Amino acid sequence: MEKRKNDSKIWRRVCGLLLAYKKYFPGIFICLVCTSFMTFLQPLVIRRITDQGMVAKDMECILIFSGVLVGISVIVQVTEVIQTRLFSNIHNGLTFSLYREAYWKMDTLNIGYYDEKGSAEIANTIGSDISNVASVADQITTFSISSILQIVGGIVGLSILDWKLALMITLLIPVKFLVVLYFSRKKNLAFERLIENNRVFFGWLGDCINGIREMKLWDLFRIKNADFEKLQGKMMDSYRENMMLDEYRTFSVSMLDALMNAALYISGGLLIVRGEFTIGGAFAFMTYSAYVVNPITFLINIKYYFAQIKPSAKRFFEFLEQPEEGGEHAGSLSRFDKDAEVPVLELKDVIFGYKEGTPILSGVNLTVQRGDRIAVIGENGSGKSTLLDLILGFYHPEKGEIKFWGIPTENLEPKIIRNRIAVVSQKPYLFQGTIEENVNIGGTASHEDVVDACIKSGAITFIEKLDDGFMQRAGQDGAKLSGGEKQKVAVARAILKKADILLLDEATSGFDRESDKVLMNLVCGELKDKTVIFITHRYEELEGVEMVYRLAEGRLELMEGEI
Ligand SMILES: Nc1ncnc2c1ncn2[C@@H]1O[C@H](COP(=O)(O)OP(=O)(O)OP(=O)(O)O)[C@@H](O)[C@H]1O
Repeated sequence: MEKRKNDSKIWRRVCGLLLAYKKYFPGIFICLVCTSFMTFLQPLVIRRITDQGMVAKDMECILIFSGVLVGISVIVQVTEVIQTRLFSNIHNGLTFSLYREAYWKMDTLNIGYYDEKGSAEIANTIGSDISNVASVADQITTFSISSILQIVGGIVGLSILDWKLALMITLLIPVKFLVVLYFSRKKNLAFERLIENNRVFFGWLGDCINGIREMKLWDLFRIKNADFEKLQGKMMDSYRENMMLDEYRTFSVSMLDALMNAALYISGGLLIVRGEFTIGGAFAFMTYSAYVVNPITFLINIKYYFAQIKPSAKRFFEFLEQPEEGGEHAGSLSRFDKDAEVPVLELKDVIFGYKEGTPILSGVNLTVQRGDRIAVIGENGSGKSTLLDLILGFYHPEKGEIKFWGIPTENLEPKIIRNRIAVVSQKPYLFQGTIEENVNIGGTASHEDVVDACIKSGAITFIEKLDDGFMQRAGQDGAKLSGGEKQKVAVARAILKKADILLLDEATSGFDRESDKVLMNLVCGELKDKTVIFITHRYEELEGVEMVYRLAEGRLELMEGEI
C-alpha cells in the first residue's frame, strides 16, 4: 500500500515535470490527429484499389488511388517531422531543467554527502538518472496518445467491416495485459539492480582513477583485478537479466499476436470462401485489426517501459531531497555591520562530532578581534580542520554558538560568511584552465590585479618561467604544477578576494624558506588590518603571530610563553 502510494507520488512528480512544456501539447495533438486520420484512410484506399481497381480491371481507378496513397504518405511523414521537432523541444527542455536542478542542488548539498560518494559515482548516477527520466518525454508519450487515436480509428473501421470479428480481437487484450504486468514487475526490480550495480562500479572506477599514482606505484591494477571482475560480472549479469527479460516479454507477446493473427486469417478466409467478404475487405480488415492490436500491445507495454524509468526517477528525486547545507541552521540575514565594535569571530562552548556520542570538539571557546593574527596548533586528528569547517559553515555545532561580527551563524545566509573569508588549504584544488583563470577564480579581477596578487604570493617567480606564463594550463587539479606552486596560486587567489578573514590551513607546507618569509612579511605588512587564522604544525611560521592556541582533547587552550 505504502509502496503504491510512493509510486504514484513519483509518477505525479514526473508528470508535473512534463506539464512545464504544455505549450507544445496542442501542436503535438494536432499532428497526432492528422497522422491518425491519414492512417485510418489508408486501408479504405487500399480496399478501393484492390476491389474496384485490380479485381474490376479499372486502370484509371488504380492510378488515381495510388496517387492518393502517395499523398497520404507525404502528409504522414511531414507531420511526423514536425512532431519529432516538438518532442525534441520537450526532451531537451526537460533534460536541461533536470541538470540545472541537479547542478544547483550540488551547491546547496550538505558537504557530508561528498565525503561518502566519489565524483565519478555522483556524475554517473546523475547522468544516467536524468537520461532515463527524460526518456519519458520520448516517443513513448507520442505513441500512447497516437495509439489511443489509432485504436479508435481501428474500431470504427472494424465495425464498418464486421463487428463479430472485432469482438474476437478485444478478447486478446486482458490476456496480453496479464503477461505484460508479470514482466513489468520483474523489470522494475531488474532495472533497480542494474542502476545500483552501475553506481557501485563507477564509484569504484572513479576511486581507481583518483588514486592512479598509488594504483601504479603499488601495482594495484593487478591486485584489484579481482574486484574489477567481480563488479563487472555483476554489471554484466544485470545487463543480461534486463536484456533477457525484454526478449521473453517480446517473445510472449509476439506468440499471442501470432495466434491471434492465425485466428483472424482463418475466420477472414472462411468469410471470403462463403462470399460474405471481398478480398479488399479482408485486407482492410487485417490492417484495421493491426491498428487495434498493435497499439493496445504498446499501451500495455508502457507499464513495462515505465518500470525502467521509475527506479531512476526515485533515485533522482531522493538526490534532490538530500539534506541542504545549513538546513534548519540557515538564516536569511545577508549583511554584517563590519564597523560594529564587536569581535570579528566568536566561538562559545562549541561542541561537535561527526557521529553522535563521539565529540571531536567538546566545548571550544575563541574570540578573534579585527586585525588579530592567531594560530591554532594541535596533533594530527585533534580537530583543527574540523574547527575550520565549522567556522566556514560546512558543519554546524551540536551545541554552542558561532558568531560573526556579533551575529549568530543561524541568522546568516551560509554563503555570506564564506564571501568574507579567504581560505588557503594544504591541498588547494586547481580547476582545468589557465593559471590566470585559477588565480582570478571569481572572474572579476583585471590582469594587472592578478599579476599584483601573484607578485605578493611569490607565484610570479615560477609563472614567469612557464612557456605560456599566465596562459599556461594547470592540468587536472594543477597536475602540471608542484605542490608549493599550487599553494602559491591559491595564496594569490586568496589575496585577490580581499576578504576580511584569511584562513591558512597548512597553507605554506609546500613553501621553501624564502617563500615563507615573503608570505609572513605580507601578512604582517600589507595585510595587517586583516584577521588571519593559521592552522599549522610548523612552529617557525608563528613569528608574526600574536596568539597561539593549542587544540587538544577537544578544547582550545591559549599558549603562554614558549611553544
Ligand atoms: N568527514 C568526516 N567524517 C567523519 N570523521 C571525520 C571527518 N573528517 C575528520 N574526521 C575525524 O575527525 C577527527 C579530526 O579530524 P581533523 O581533520 O579535524 O583533524 P586535524 O587536527 O585537522 O588533523 P591533521 O593535523 O592531521 O590535519 C579525526 O579523528 C578524523 O578521523
